[in-house]
Amino acid sequence: MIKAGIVGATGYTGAELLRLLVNHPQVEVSMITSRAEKGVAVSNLYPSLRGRCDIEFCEPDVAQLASCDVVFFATPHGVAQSMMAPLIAKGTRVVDLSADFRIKDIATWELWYQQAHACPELVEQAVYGLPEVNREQIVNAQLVACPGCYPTATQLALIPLLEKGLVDPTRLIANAASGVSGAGRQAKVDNLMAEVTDSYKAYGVAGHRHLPEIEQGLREVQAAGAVPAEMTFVPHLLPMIRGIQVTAYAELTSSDAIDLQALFAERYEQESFVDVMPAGSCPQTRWVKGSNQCKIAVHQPQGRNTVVVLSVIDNLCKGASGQAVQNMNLMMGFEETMGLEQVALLP
Ligand SMILES: NC(=O)C1=CN([C@@H]2O[C@H](COP(=O)(O)OP(=O)(O)OC[C@H]3O[C@@H](n4cnc5c(N)ncnc54)[C@H](OP(=O)(O)O)[C@@H]3O)[C@@H](O)[C@H]2O)C=CC1
Ligand SMILES: CC(=O)N[C@@H](CCC(=O)OP(=O)(O)O)C(=O)O
Repeated sequence: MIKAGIVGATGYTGAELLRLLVNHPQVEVSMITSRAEKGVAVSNLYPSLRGRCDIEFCEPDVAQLASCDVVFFATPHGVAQSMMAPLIAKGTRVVDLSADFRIKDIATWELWYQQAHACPELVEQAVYGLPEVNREQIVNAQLVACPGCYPTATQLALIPLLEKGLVDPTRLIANAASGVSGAGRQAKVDNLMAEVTDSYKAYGVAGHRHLPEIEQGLREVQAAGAVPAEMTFVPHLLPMIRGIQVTAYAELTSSDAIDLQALFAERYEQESFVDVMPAGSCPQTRWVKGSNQCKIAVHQPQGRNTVVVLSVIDNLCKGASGQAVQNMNLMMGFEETMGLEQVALLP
């Protein structure tokens, strides 16, 4: 058994980590932090965990966290980078769910996150935690930067096309929609039931901080010398709690017939958490709710040049905490699927 610590365990992704880790046969959650709920038992805040995790929230203390085998940061941007150096120096494995170590170019990170990076020296060694692309590096990593929720669903939708150079990399579009848990547990007027229910809106059209992350990830799978991927990314807010649906559009560069279904099926054949659906499918967020699955369907409407890829995930699971556990499994030498075999809720 390994000992795990969670910094920010009262938030939505922290609580989802607890839900997953109490069922993990090789992990004991030994430390969970919350400044606001210090001294409160987990079961008082989350009664569903009563009898499964009976520890109390404590203050985040780096020296104590360093005694864990693995530490998860489920905290807002800027927190992990302020605590990272001593943990890495002690040899602790870290899985960061925030964006602190995702973007390799420090100036780009500072531009989109509007703050100075507190730990630029560790950005290079952080491995971007998308196992479907970086599995081998994750196995040997001490610090893994988990992808954002939108970037996970969007990259998985487009990677097979960009790896093979089949589409115009400058004409990529992703329409993405998320449930409100994507915005975290902190109270905000925009996320009130009366503001969100029975309505649908775009936001961040002029620029969302996931754009540079998606473009960085797509560029990394392109062949050397390819024109760098550029995307128009428009997120939307859906009146539901969990789930992300991405509809991605790309223009084929050749009019030669390509078996896109076979391309996607082969690319993800060995992947436990990416399910390429039968031709003609329109995957729904409820098909993945509570599971670590990404379900993908590829379409070529009217046989024309525009490819439409549909991709759904649970933002809190494959989009955050499930993917974090998947990364931890790889880092610790466990089966990649351990503790992550839940099927989605029905209905
Ligand atoms: N929600 C989602 O779908 C996804 C979220 N993410 C990322 O995961 C991270 C966590 O998100 P989410 O769970 O939604 O966030 P929440 O706002 O729901 O929770 C944040 C947690 O961090 C703690 N925290 C806040 N500030 C600090 C601080 N300065 N020092 C230590 N702890 C702090 C809070 O507890 P307290 O204040 O009591 O200490 C709380 O437990 C974010 O970076 C987010 O961008 C990534 C993918 C998807
Ligand atoms: C619905 C909603 O508000 N979603 C969040 C993104 C989710 C997230 O937390 O991603 P990061 O870890 O990259 O910040 C947003 O658009 O800001």
